[in-house]
Amino acid sequence: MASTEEDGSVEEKENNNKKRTKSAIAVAWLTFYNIAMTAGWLVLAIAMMRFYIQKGTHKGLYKSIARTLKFFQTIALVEVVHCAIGIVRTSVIVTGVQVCSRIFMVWFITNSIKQIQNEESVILFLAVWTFTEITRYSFYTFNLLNHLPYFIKWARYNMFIIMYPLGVAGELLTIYTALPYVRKTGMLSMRLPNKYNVSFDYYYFLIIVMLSYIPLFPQLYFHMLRQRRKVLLGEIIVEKDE
Ligand SMILES: CCCCCCCCCCCCC/C=C/C(=O)SCCNC(=O)CCNC(=O)[C@H](O)C(C)(C)COP(=O)(O)OP(=O)(O)OC[C@H]1O[C@@H](n2cnc3c(N)ncnc32)[C@H](O)[C@@H]1OP(=O)(O)O
Repeated sequence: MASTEEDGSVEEKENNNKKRTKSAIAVAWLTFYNIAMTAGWLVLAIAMMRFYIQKGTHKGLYKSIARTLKFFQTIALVEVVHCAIGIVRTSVIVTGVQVCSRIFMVWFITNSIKQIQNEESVILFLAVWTFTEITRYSFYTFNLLNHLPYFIKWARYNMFIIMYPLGVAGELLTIYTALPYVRKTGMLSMRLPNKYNVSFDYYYFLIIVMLSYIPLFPQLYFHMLRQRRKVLLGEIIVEKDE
């Protein structure tokens, strides 16, 4: 009996130790990840400013930062994994939509359609993303280190009110500008007849993507407004299962 009780408490202790070790590993990983991502987006910000100061134009800016942007934006896919394995308390769906829409913008729009890379709308969403990500990742970093300056917290939960619509406007304008090129070239499309007997029209797909912002964007925006009320105003919010 005594030994069973002892076993039980040893097992309990081991489990607690495991939980502690797991969360310590998770915290260490997240700290490293957030520092690396803050640094990555800072590098992008500096590269963009340097380009503009040196050349006096935004033409060629995207090309000059494309590799770094693709790298850091694609890495953000691990954030979906963070949610899926439960090391951050965020919905997989909300994070998935956010990250996938960004990756889609980078790889399947801006990177694939060279003719639109010098559009002002590209610079608009790039500038907005860069500002947002520097704020967001430095917020997570300082939060994990328990030394969060108020102005970073304030910026994280206020700036999105303007930045989100601006970023979305830049993205939608860029896709809209891409439409004529996509139609003319038939890129990424499959016409019948072909050996797979499948037809896909990228032009119409892009129109569907643009329309999907109508139901999806408000959900992300309202999610952030709820987070804002929770963090800045201390409101207790009962989240539905997302
Ligand atoms: C096939 C193609 C499909 C295309 C589909 C198209 C449709 C797309 C429609 C919508 C398009 C949107 C496009 C986006 C544009 C822009 O980004 S514009 C720029 C402005 N953007 C923003 O302001 C981004 C805001 N979004 C976010 O911050 C996130 O991405 C989010 C997932 C939407 C919300 O973040 P969330 O994590 O839920 O909120 P937080 O308050 O920040 O955190 C909650 C808790 O989780 C912890 N946490 C999260 N991540 C980390 C981390 N990396 N490290 C450590 N901790 C983390 C956080 O600390 C919180 O924890 P608690 O304090 O314990 O609650």
